[in-house]
Amino acid sequence: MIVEETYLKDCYIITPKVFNDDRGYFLETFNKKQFEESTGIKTSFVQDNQSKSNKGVLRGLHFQTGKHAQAKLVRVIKGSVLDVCVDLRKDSKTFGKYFSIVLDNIKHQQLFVPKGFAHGFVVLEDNTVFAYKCDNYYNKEAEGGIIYNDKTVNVDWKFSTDALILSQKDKDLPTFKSLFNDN
Ligand SMILES: Cc1cn([C@H]2C[C@H](O)[C@@H](COP(=O)(O)OP(=O)(O)O[C@H]3O[C@@H](C)C(=O)[C@@H](O)[C@H]3O)O2)c(=O)[nH]c1=O
Repeated sequence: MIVEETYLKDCYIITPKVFNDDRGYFLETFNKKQFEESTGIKTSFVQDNQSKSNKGVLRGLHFQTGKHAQAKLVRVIKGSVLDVCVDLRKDSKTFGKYFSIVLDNIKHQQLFVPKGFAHGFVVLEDNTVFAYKCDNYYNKEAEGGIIYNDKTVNVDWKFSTDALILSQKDKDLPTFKSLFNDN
């Protein structure tokens, strides 16, 4: 597996070695030793999640607050998404900046989204199945988020269609400025 740090510190792209043969393919979706040796980050994932969505669904941008913050290792099992994460660490050089990558079931790349980031994705194909490991449990009271089309973060959802499908909760998310502007 190849592990590359993005321009956002602690945020990594993981490209697995895929073994193709007459039967299909095989790949390791997580290898704790290799992950920790390559990144220097100790992981202790405690929850695995999976969601299915059709083209045009946008989930995000989500995070959990305080002691419930989650690091996530995200991937696509079937279909494709544009995956986005935003650095919300106030002491970071890249505070407010985002990284995006297409994740699909061809390259099987994964993104490691560290604690202190918001995360979301827009779905590019019907019946896309998205899966991720989290290093902290879901906590409804600690849920937070930023509206996907926030003017300050200004994510280019480049492959998205006009007819985005969002949950009501995601349509009601606040702006970056309302969360972080002390003025
Ligand atoms: C995230 C989550 C949701 N749920 C429940 C709550 C709710 O009734 C239902 C659907 O939840 P949501 O609408 O929040 O699902 P979704 O919009 O898919 O939320 C996810 O979005 C992506 C972008 C992330 O990064 C994840 O961390 C998570 O926030 O599932 C759990 O039971 N456990 C969980 O870990």
